[in-house]
Amino acid sequence: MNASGDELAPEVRAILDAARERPGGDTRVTVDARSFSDAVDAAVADGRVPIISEVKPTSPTTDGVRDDDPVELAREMVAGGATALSVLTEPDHFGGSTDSLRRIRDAVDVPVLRKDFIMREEQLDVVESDLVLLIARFVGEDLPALVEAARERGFQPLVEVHTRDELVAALAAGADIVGINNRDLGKLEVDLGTFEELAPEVPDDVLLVAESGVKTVEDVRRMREAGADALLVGTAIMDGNVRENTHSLSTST
Ligand SMILES: O=P(O)(O)OC[C@@H](O)[C@@H](O)c1c[nH]c2ccccc12
Repeated sequence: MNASGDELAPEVRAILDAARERPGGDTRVTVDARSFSDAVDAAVADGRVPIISEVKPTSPTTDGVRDDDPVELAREMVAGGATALSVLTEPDHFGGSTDSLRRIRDAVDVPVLRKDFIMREEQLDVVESDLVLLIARFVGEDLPALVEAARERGFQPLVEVHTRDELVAALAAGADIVGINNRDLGKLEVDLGTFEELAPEVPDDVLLVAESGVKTVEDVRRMREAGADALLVGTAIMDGNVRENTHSLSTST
């Protein structure tokens, strides 16, 4: 387990340094969450591939910034058939904001994932969302306590892993929604083989999300064949017409 941040790409190290300093909230939030698992079931019943479309204005691996209204982007993604949304709230490196998340969640009726680098319990208390991301590599041995803290508030934790050891830690912490990140945060390289390698180790009753590097209809099929219950797609949807991009990936059976 690597919670100290060594062997990370310099961009990622800077993100973590900023994340550690970011304040939490003073009062505990209580969320009445929209069920992710119900949303996935409804999409499948409707013949759609469950896509989590990500509102990501920029990132260390993207050129330029997309400065359209995030609420409008979110609405378009839902109109294109998104099962859920992921909203970056990290302000310094991804152009995100908790205010965008709040406004987006008010404007749509699908579950919304808060995409951030949460390191401490109080950082859960800054905004409501349906799901929260917890990154196994970064929270290390605090993972079980953070999973529990998230659930106590009503959040559905999505635990992100990239290696077998992190997957074991996520399952031991009781995660029932697991994201396998195809992007190596050490080198920032993407390899869809990561998902294919780890997915067979995940029990069937865990909702399994393939994260990062999914660009084409072929990639969607590949991840589905390897066992993805849902796919989290950012760059390939943010690049161009977000409604058409979401539609094309979610109808690619
Ligand atoms: O843009 P992509 O390659 O489709 O990836 C989306 C998402 O998986 C990626 O943004 C991501 C995965 N884990 C993260 C943790 C923090 C910030 C961002 C991420």
